[in-house]
Amino acid sequence: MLEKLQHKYALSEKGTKDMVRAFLAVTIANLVLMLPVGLLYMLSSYLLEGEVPREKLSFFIIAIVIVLALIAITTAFQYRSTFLSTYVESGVRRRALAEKLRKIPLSYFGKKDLADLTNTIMSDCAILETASSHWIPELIGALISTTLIVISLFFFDWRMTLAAVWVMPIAFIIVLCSRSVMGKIHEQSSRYRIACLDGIQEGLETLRDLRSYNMTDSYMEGLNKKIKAVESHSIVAEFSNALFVASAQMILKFGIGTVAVVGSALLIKGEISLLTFFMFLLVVTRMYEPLQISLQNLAAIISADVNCKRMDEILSHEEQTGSNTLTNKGYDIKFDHIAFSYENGEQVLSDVSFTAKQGEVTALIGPSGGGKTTVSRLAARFWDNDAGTITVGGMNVSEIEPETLLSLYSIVFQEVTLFNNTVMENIRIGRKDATDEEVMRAAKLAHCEEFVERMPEKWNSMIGENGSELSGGERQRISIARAFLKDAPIILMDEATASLDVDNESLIQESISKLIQNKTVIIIAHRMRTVDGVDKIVVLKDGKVAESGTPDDLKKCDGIYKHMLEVQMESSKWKY
Ligand SMILES: Nc1ncnc2c1ncn2[C@@H]1O[C@H](COP(=O)(O)OP(=O)(O)OP(=O)(O)O)[C@@H](O)[C@H]1O
Repeated sequence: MLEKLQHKYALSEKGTKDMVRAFLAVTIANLVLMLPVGLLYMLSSYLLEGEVPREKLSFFIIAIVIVLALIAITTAFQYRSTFLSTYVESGVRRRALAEKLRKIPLSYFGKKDLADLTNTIMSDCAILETASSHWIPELIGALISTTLIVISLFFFDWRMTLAAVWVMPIAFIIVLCSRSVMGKIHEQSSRYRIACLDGIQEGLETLRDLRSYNMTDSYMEGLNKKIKAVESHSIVAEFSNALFVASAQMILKFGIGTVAVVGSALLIKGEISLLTFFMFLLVVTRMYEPLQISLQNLAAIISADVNCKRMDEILSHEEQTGSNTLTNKGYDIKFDHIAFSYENGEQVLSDVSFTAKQGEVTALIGPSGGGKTTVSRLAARFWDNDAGTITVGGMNVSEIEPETLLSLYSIVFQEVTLFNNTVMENIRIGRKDATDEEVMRAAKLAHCEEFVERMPEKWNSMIGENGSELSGGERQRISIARAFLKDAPIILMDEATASLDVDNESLIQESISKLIQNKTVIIIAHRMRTVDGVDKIVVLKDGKVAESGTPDDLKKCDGIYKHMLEVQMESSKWKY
């Protein structure tokens, strides 16, 4: 059972031990809370006989002090075992999740949106945190302590005990029966909530376009619908939950009634004493208290099933693994009969074969959607291909651990990801152990100096969230500086100079020429002007290699490259 709990609630070994300690703490705390009832029983028995003997007074005073001290100690123990260890465990769980996300193939992120993942990392983790720190320990603790109390009550009077316990299984069965209904309701609520978060995120990301196309009203209308759906579904979920829990709690209260009825009958017949009757009423009232909370906890645990499933979906997802040892001889990248499809199953590459040689620049060109980006990213194992092999220096990339493989690559994407940190640190991402001087040297090569000098704090200027305070060209220069700093043997460039102005473009192209010497370079190019001097061109169309060869070879044949060249020459004459 412990193993099941550990897996279901994504607990570490220490977390599981802490949970067992929490069961124990809650059980002891519940049992200790019964001690005042025992004292009251003894006191009442003396009072019924006339008065409390003088010599017993000191016993009662000491006993009350001890009981109060025990209550304080066990409450503190329970608090320590539940709250404090929870936060440590929660950190462990979130780190495990982040670690897992590092190893999951990128295809997973294509089918999951960011709002959904953020929700799992933050909200699902928080719910599991409460479940493992409170709901489960309180439920199990209450069940153990109640069982112990019930067993001891049987020794006093089995008929009165039965009158008290018959309601318990019924109350729990009612809540357990809600499982399938509540499961569906919570799953739907969760879907509505994520759709709403998604809508908010999308709105924030596309605010500029929404405003420029006058679409804010229709966007707000759509968002309002999503918010309303969350609102109404939350009410339905709360109401249904309350219906099951409240009915179960009401049934539990019947127990007090049956104890009173059965007790009165036995008292009239003279089969139990007034004191036993009185004690049973006291014990039963006290015993039901943790059970009332347990019924709520059980309902909450049932509703957390959805969150557990979402967490499990990530944690049990297959990882991209491989060797940490690089065995390549040289850096030629060979694509050998590659076939690939994204998650939707539609084949986007078929039978792609070509070699990007070390010391050469290979340009991927072709119509939009032809598969250029996909091919370049498969080389760095962003995804695993369905058929064929990709090798780097003879080493199969699908057998190498992704992060180890990426140490061989400098990648300059069209979309640059920047962090809310200083310019210096954003460039240092290229190589974490680079000195400030090395960072500045790389930045100079990428012509970052000119805009950094204009910034108020120079190299220590913050660049805002995702570089919001930088222009498109400045962002791309930072990305190129990272590549200079990393100085990896393979370079993948995705229209790296697309958002640079003419002056900067020619300056950077000059630096790039230095950077790529003796390296394996794959460039995704849209402008034919930039590919004229490359060593090899691979034309990709509809996921297949349509042509390949040197620019001169391809110019000679009447193919796609030649056509693209002519079209671009035509379009260069176009004026506003
Ligand atoms: N994450 C994805 N999930 C599903 N399909 C995708 C994904 N990314 C790309 N595709 C599809 O794969 C095909 C190839 O896309 P790819 O981006 O590789 O082409 P491309 O030649 O680089 O295009 P472009 O020149 O427009 O950037 C296209 O049909 C595209 O719709």
